[in-house]
Amino acid sequence: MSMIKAHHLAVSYGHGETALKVVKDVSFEVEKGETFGLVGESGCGKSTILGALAGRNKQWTGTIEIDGETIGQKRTRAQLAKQQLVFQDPFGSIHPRHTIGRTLLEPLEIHGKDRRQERIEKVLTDVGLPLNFRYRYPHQLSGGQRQRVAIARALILEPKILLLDEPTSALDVSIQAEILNLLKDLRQREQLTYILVSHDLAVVAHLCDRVAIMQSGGFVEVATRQQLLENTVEHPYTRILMDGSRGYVSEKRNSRREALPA
Ligand SMILES: Nc1ncnc2c1ncn2[C@@H]1O[C@H](COP(=O)(O)OP(=O)(O)OP(=O)(O)O)[C@@H](O)[C@H]1O
Repeated sequence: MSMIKAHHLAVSYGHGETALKVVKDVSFEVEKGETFGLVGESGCGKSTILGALAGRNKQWTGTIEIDGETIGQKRTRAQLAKQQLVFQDPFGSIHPRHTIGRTLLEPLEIHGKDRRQERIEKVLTDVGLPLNFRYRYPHQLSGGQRQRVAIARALILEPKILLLDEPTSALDVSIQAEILNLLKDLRQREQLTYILVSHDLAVVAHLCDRVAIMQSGGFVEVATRQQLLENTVEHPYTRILMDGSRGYVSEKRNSRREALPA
């Protein structure tokens, strides 16, 4: 079953003469439980696609279907809750002067949810944080803990989809692996569907089943994880990206790279 369907999706910013079409006619489907990656050079439109799916970027044309429901330009609260964004920089996305408990409470209040303390305790446990962290402030947490809070906040409304925008790139390498493993566990436990934006092909190969390679607002290729691991991607631009990704491609083209995480 497809959890996300986007057909002929185009997204722009601005109006009239200054309007800029950033995403130009992309179509893709993401199955329930699948992780679909978006990679490509800076400014090619990856975050813009996430924004359109999340309901933040409203200037889009084409069709979007989420969980079997066709999405219009205006969404209901329930439709907005179905997919949640997680950003690269948890410092920027979590209010610095709110306790973690307040940060987690806010979406529950906005969406009029009951059993608020119970839900807060569940998500803290789900992301591997002690319950007393609800009394702490972001500056009292490590980068990895803050990213766990950002994931907890995304999960608190029980979404079906997480839209992950470079979720580990601001973290130390050792912490990146922890967060990636947490995301993997959560996907399985909560039966989530992910779209992951990353410039790091090793991260993409770790988490994604398929990945769209973007250039100038369009897809040049959709490759499977297997193709990435075996270095049998087709498009020349994908090859350039793979060559540029840190230590990703082995010295010999088409030879399997053993070092990547399974
Ligand atoms: N709010 C906005 N108003 C106008 N232009 C925007 C806005 N947000 C993004 N853009 C432009 O749209 C283009 C695509 O931006 P987007 O953030 O989607 O790229 P990206 O592929 O996610 O890049 P990065 O990897 O650097 O995050 C860029 O040229 C950017 O300058």
